[in-house]
This record gives sequence, C-alpha cells and structure tokens, in this order.
Amino acid sequence: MNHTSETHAALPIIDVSALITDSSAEALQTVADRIRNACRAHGFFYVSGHGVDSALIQRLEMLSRRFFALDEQEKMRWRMALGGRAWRGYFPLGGELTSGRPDWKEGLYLGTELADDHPLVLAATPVHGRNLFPDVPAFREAILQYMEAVTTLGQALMRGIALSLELPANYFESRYTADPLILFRIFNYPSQDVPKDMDVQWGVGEHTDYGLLTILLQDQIGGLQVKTPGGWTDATPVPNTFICNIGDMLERMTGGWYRSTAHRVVRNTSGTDRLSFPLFFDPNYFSRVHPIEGLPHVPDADDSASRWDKENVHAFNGIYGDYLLNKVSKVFPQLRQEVL
Ligand SMILES: O=C(O)CCC(=O)C(=O)O
Ligand SMILES: [Fe+2]
Repeated sequence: MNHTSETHAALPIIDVSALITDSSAEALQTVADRIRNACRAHGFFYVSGHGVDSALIQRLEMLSRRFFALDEQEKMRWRMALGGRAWRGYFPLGGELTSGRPDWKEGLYLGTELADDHPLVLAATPVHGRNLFPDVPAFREAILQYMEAVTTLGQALMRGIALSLELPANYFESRYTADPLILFRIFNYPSQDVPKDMDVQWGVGEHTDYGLLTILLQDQIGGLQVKTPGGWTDATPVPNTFICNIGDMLERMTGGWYRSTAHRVVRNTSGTDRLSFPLFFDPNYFSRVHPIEGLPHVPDADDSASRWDKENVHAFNGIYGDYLLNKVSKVFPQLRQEVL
C-alpha cells in the first residue's frame, strides 16, 4: 500500500466546523465553495472540525476489535439470516459479493434502531427494524451514540452541499432527509491469505454507493482507493477526519453535475487487521428522488457505459427503497432468497 503524503493531497480536507456551529454567512460560503470544488473534481473529500467526540470514536474502534476477535462460530450467533428483513447482523469473510465476486472482509450490518412494534416494522418494510447487537459489553451504546452523532453530522454536511448548489440550506432535509434512511456497517479487513480455490481479488470491489452521502471512518491502515480521471488514487488515512463521498441519488438529483465516484478497497496485506465504519446517509426509504431544477445542464449525464454496474441512475423511476433493494440483493444473493 502506498502511504505517501502526496497521494491524499489529491483529495481535499475541508474544515466543516462553520456548518456545525453558528457561523457568519461568509464562513458558510467558504465551506460551500470548498465542497462544490471537491464534489465537482472528485466526489470525495475529507472533513475535519466535524464535532464527533474522539473518545466515542476510540471506544467504538476498541469494542469493534473486541467483537471481530471472537471465534467465527461465536460471531455467527448474530448472523444476518437471523436479522430477517431488517438486513442486520454479522456476515463472515467472503460473505458479501461486489460485482459477483466475494469481498475479503467480514462485517456487522446495523442501522437506525426500530422496535418490533414500530409501524414500519409491523408492515415488514425491508431494511427497517432492530439491530442484532453482539454480546460485547458497552458495544450497543457505543454504536447507537455513534450513529446518532454521525447522523447529525450528515444533516450538517447536507446543508453544506445544499449551499454549494446555491440552494436553501434545508433543501435536502425538507424534501428527503427529515427522517433519513441510515445504514451503518462495521467492516474488518483481515490481513489473511485467500485460499487458493477462492476467486477473491479485492477487499471490496469497484462500486459506487447508492444513496446521498457516505461518511466513512477508517483506522490508520489504509487501502481505500478512489477512481479519478487520472487513475486510482489512495484515500490515505488522515487522523481526526472522516471521508465523505457522493452516492448515486445525489448524482441523480444533480443531473450528473456531482457524480457518485467509484471506489474500491485493496486486499489487506499489511499484517494488521483494518477496520472501517461507513455510515450511509440516505433519502427516506419512500422518497422519490427528483432532479433539482436550475442546475447547469450536463450533456453526458448518462455515464452507464463507463459505470461498474452499467446502469443509468438518471433513468431510474421509483422510490429510493426499490433502488436500494435491487442493489443489496445482488451483494447478498443467498439472503435474498431467505428473507425477501
Ligand atoms: O472500507 C472502506 O474503506 C470502504 C467501504 C465501502 O466502500 C462501502 O462500504 O461502500
Ligand atoms: Fe462504498
């Protein structure tokens, strides 16, 4: 892996504190301009000054390591098949496919905690429900607090993205994210050889994310790579930052003015396990995602020919939940048969 400093210099680090505290119009404009430049150039940027408590982050990392250190058999007590339609729980190494190939990672699928008697759960709405919290003391509290803190950050970042598009700050919140769909994953990329008979190449294969904005915490190991016009660039770990990237729905809303940028994770050969924590800040499950009026026209908005999945996100018609389910059922084909 390449850990040289010039590689992450390609992706900007934006101090977003003005979006979180009361700030002057001028300070907000400065952040909005930086976000616009980053979204137009890369679709990826780091955020600092994000306001998420570093002690909480450390606690979450420590407890996650404790969980992944358990025996495989023990971890399977919280396997995804037991999460039913909520799509929650643990999946083992090689258990998730990207573009039809197993990824070399294991993980825990989480999301907004909804009780069994919540109307959406009673209605058997996919990806809504209870989490399968592993039996690691204090893990549940750390996960819930982290999801809440990063969801608050997501709302702030979406205000910045709205301003970057010269829209009212509450544009996304008032239309799509008053009750956002929050899915959260904790991944472990073990530094472990792949058996000879397995067709594995990547930690995670090339893909784009599906929703609005992904907010990723990663440890110090590295391995995330971003597709740029000039080739693949390392998203090198930078302490005390999150990495943000645009999802398909924001590309769709902006008519391709902002793109959902492809990325992948190299197989971890560092000798130490790598943890990452993507939180997907997405439109409400039932929302229909419409193009924003008044943005510059992008003639080649349909980029399906060069996309990893060959799909045209601008042609999609339906609720966000349908778009999402179509994607997740490809990464867990076995589970689709069991629970959907
Ligand atoms: O682990 C990472 O660094 C990225 C994971 C990712 O791209 C995803 O979960 O969508
Ligand atoms: Fe991703």
